[in-house]
Amino acid sequence: MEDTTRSPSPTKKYYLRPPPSLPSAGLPGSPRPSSRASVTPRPSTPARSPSPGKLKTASNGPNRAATTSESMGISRTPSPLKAGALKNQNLTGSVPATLRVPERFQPSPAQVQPTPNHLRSRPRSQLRRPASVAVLRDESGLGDSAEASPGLRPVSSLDVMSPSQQLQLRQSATSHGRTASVSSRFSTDSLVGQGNVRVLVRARPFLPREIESECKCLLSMNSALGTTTLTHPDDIDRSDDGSDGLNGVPLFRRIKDAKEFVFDESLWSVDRTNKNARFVDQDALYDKVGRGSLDHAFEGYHTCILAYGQTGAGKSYTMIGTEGEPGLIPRTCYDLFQRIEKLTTTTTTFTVKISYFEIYNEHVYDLLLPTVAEAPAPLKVRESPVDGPYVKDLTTYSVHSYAEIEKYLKRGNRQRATAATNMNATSSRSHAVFTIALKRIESDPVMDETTEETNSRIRFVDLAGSERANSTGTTGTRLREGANINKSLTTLGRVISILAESSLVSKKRDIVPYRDSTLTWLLKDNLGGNSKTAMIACVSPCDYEESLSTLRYASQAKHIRTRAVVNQDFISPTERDEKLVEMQQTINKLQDTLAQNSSTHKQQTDAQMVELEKFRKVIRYYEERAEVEEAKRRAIMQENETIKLHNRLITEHVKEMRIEATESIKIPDSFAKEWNSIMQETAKFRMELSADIATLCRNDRELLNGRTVQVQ
Ligand SMILES: Nc1ncnc2c1ncn2[C@@H]1O[C@H](COP(=O)(O)OP(=O)(O)OP(=O)(O)O)[C@@H](O)[C@H]1O
Repeated sequence: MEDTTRSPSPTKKYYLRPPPSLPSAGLPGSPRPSSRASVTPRPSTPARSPSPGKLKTASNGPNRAATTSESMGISRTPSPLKAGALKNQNLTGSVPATLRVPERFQPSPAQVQPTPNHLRSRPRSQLRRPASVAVLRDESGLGDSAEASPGLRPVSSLDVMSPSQQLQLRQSATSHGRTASVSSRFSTDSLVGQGNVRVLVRARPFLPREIESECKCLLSMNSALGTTTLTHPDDIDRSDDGSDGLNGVPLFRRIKDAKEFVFDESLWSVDRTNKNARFVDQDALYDKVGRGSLDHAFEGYHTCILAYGQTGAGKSYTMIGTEGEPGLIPRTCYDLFQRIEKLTTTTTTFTVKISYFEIYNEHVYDLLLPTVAEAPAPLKVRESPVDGPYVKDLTTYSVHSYAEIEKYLKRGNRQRATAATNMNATSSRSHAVFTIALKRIESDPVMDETTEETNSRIRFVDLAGSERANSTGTTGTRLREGANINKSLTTLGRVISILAESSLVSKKRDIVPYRDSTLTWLLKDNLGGNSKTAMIACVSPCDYEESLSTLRYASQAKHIRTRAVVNQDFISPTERDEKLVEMQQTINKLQDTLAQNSSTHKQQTDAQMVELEKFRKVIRYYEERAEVEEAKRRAIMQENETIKLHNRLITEHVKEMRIEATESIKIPDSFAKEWNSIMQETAKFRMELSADIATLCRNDRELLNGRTVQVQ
């Protein structure tokens, strides 16, 4: 069944025992428990519970506590922060018993390599690659990435290149200060200054489930040539007829679908029976990539090691490792403090700071917080003009011993988001970035002052696995995680492709879409800037499609050129004094400018004050006017009220007088009767008078009419 939320706590399969010289009672030395329940899934809003998940066997329980420096009784390495603190100590070459190299960090006799000088790249004489191969590759330029039929010839890139491409590549090589026939970029010390991203491919052993289902090995490698050949499963089946062959691939038979790639290193970790490829265990891997990276960090370069590959291909095993087989990160940290022990003197001291974060669903989360919140807030990514993109408010710890780093690594790995998929029961669902900031301080014991500082950054990136939804059996939250993982890896692929193209062909570089994903934005410097970068492409020995895609991806990355510089500030006493004078002058200038500005500012302010006063006066005038008007209005209103009252009183008085007058006049009845009869008589008289008048008028008219007839 699918897990739907994310467990914050399952420990990625990373364990470290203290060195044998330390008390190890109760430490996790036993093999990882085989039973593993499914992980508590992560909710869609990134919420993490501090409870440990069950995916990766964690170093929980009593054993875990015993691994801290305190419980192990490790006496801490004297702090290298202050030169003065070390003045009276004899540190030259003596390694405390507690820091002696434990067995698991020591190379097996078969893999013993010449001890490298910690501050120098390895001499060319130690390189195992035949010169003829290097010449052949370098002439082609694309030879490393070209896929060819192994039956024809190992490196066939010349066949696939047009003459113009070859010319362009030669020009490109010459413009970078190299001859076309001698390659420096394939050497282990090719990471000096400008150089290509080193690409190593590592094939992991068969997993129990693959052995059970009788999967065939599709890979073969040749360590000396650096070639990796991938054979199509159909061809393996055809050749599986009992004939002699190399890892199932017949030696004298041309196989149509086989793909061959050439890398800086092809690392065979499948089994120990391969005649052409030496078995590369964790220790040999550290020799091939980790040690050199640390050398460069001590020289002052930023370095980066990325692990890429399909889910379950061995990225976390390579970077973090297991209890008994620590990976690159713990080995580098251990070696780091070993070297610091040796190199610390009265004039040279070192400081180490670490940080650890993950990118989950395009959000950045701090992996080193002392306590994990239920729903931790994602951190913001910012870009500084000097340091490039960085994670704001990321927790950084100063560490003084391997034991301290180990403690923080365990904390971070516990908090990293993992969840089960069909392909890998302990699948990482996030990209994890572990950073070590190393500062070397050279000081002048006489003056007791710092004269030189070198700042370098070692970055380890354990990318989440690329995957196909159907093969990993993902739905819901897992599918969304997968989509985000694939999105960021696709953006990484586009960035690699553009950078590789512009490194190969001298044309104007397209805009590199660093900002299209949080991963590429944060890795901007490591991919195309100030960093010596190595990519370890991890492949499964029996998954044709995924391995082919990983190998193609890795092939492109080989062509990226970075421009690493030593991050050093050297200051001699004379230079320092000059700088101080210069800075004092600058301060004086700035103070003058400030004073000038303040006088100009004062003048401007005075003029503004006058204006302001004018406005205030106007406002005051209008305010006074308003007050007078208001007083007038109030007086009129009052007068009006008085008049109204007066009118009311008069009206009432008149009414009273009228009533009084009516009441005082009393008419006697006889007078009334007489009055009525007079009125009746008057009316009668009026009627009679009207009738007489009417008669008279009629007579007059008749008279007038008669006269008129006579005249006629
Ligand atoms: N070189 C190796 N030697 C022995 N075992 C290995 C090797 N590489 C990988 N494995 C084993 O293969 C399994 C898957 O490896 P791992 O978890 O490292 O894969 P991954 O690439 O990190 O996967 P994901 O991206 O899903 O986290 C683990 O059990 C691991 O121990």
